[in-house]
Amino acid sequence: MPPQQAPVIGKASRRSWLIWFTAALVYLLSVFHRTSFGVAGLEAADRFGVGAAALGTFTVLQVGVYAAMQIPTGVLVDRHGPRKVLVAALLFLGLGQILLAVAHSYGLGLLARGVLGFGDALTFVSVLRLIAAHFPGRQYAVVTSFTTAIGFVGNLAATVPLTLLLAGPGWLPTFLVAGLVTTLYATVVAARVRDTPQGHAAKTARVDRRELLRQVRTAWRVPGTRLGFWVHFTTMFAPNVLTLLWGVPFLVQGQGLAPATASALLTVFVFGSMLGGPLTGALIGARPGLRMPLVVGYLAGAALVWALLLGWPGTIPVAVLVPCFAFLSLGGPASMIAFALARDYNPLHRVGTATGVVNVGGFVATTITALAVGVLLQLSGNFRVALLAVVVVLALGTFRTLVWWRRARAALFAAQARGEQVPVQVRRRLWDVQEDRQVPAAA
Ligand SMILES: N[C@@H](Cc1c[nH]cn1)C(=O)NCC(=O)O
Repeated sequence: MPPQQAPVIGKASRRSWLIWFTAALVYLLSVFHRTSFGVAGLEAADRFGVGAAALGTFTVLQVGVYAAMQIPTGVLVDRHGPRKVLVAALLFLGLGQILLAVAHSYGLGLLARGVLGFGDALTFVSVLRLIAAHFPGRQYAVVTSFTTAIGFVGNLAATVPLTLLLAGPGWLPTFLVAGLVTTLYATVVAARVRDTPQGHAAKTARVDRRELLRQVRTAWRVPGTRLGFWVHFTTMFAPNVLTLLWGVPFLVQGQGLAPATASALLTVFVFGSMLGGPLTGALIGARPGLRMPLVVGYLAGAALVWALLLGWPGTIPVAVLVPCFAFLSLGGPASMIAFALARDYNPLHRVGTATGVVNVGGFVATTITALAVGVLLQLSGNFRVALLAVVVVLALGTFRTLVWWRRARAALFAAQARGEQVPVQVRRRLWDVQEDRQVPAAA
C-alpha cells in the first residue's frame, strides 16, 4: 500500500492556489477541444464527405473512449501523481487536434477525435486529485466547482470565437494552432505543478495488475464511492445528452425552431452550470449534510421537467423551454456532489481511483442514453418517444441512488457506533436500515 499523505489542515497556501489554477487551465483546454466539434460539425461533414449519422459517431466514440479510460486514469493518477498524467493529457489533446487539422479522410478524423478523447479522459480526475491533495476537505467542493466553471470558459470559447476562427483563418490554421498551444502548455504544467504541497507524491512501488484490480475493487466496495457513482450517473447524463448530441435535433426537427435559436437555447445549460456550480460548491462545503437532500431534490425536479417536456400538447413555447433547461442545467453542478462523496469516503492514496470510478457513471449513462435515443428515433420518427429513454435511465438511476444512499447511511451509523470519525453526522430516520442489518463501514 502506498504511503499515506497528510491531509491539508487549515488554509491552502497561495502556491497551492497557483498550482490549482495552472491545472484548471488544462481542464479549460480539454473542454475546449471536447466541445469544438459542436460548431465544426457542418464543416467536418463537408471536409470528410459524410452525413449526420457518421458525425454522431464522432461524439459517441469520444464519450466512449472518455468513459472507458476513467478507471485506468484514476489508477494512473494514484500511482504516478496528477502532474505526469496532466502532461500526458496535454500531449494527447495536442496530438489529436493537430491530426484533426491535417485530416482529410473520415478514418483519420475519427482517429484524431479518439486520441483527443484519450487526452480529455486523463484531465478531470487528475485535477480533482490535485485539489484533494492541496486543499482541506471543507474547500474541496468549492474549488472543484471553480474548476468546472473555468472549464465552461473553454466551452464558450468553442462556440462563437471558434465559429469566427473557422470562418476566417479556416480549419487547418485554427486546429493546428490550438493543438500546438496545447502541446506547449505541457512544459508549463511540468515546471509549475506539484502533486502535493510537499512536492511530488511519494513514489509507489511497482504494483502488478492484480494489485491494481484490488485497488479498484476496494474503491468500488466502499458504499460512499458506490453512492457517488449512482449520483453522477443520474444527475449529469440528461444535460450531457442534450448539449452533446440530441438537443439541437430535438429543438429543430422536433420543435420546429431555427438552428440559430436552438443553439442559443442550449447556452442556457452553459450559463446555468457556470452559476449553479460555485453556488452548489459553496453550499455543500459549508453544509455537507445538504449533499444528498440536494441530489434528491434535483432528481425530483428533473422528473417533473421531463414530464412537462414530453407531455406538453403540441409545440413547447420557448418561455417554457428556458426554465426547463435552466433547471436541468443544475444536473452538472449536482453531479459534483458525487466527487465530494468519493473524496470523503476514501483515503487520499485511493481518491484518484475512486474519482475515476464515480466519473464513469455519468459518461456511461450519457453513452447508453444517446444511443437509445438514436435507436428509438429511428424506429418511431418521434422525439417524444425517443426521449422516453431519458426517463427510463433517470428512473433506474434514481432507484439505485436511493438504495445506495440508504446503504451508505447504514455504514455511517456503524462507523459512528464504533466511535470512528465520520465526514457527516447523521441521525437515524424511519426509512434507515435497522441496526441488526448493518453493512460494513465506508472507507
Ligand atoms: N460533473 C461534470 C462537470 C460539470 C459540472 N457542472 C456541469 N458539469 C463532470 O463530471 N465533468 C467531468 C469532465 O471531464 O468534465
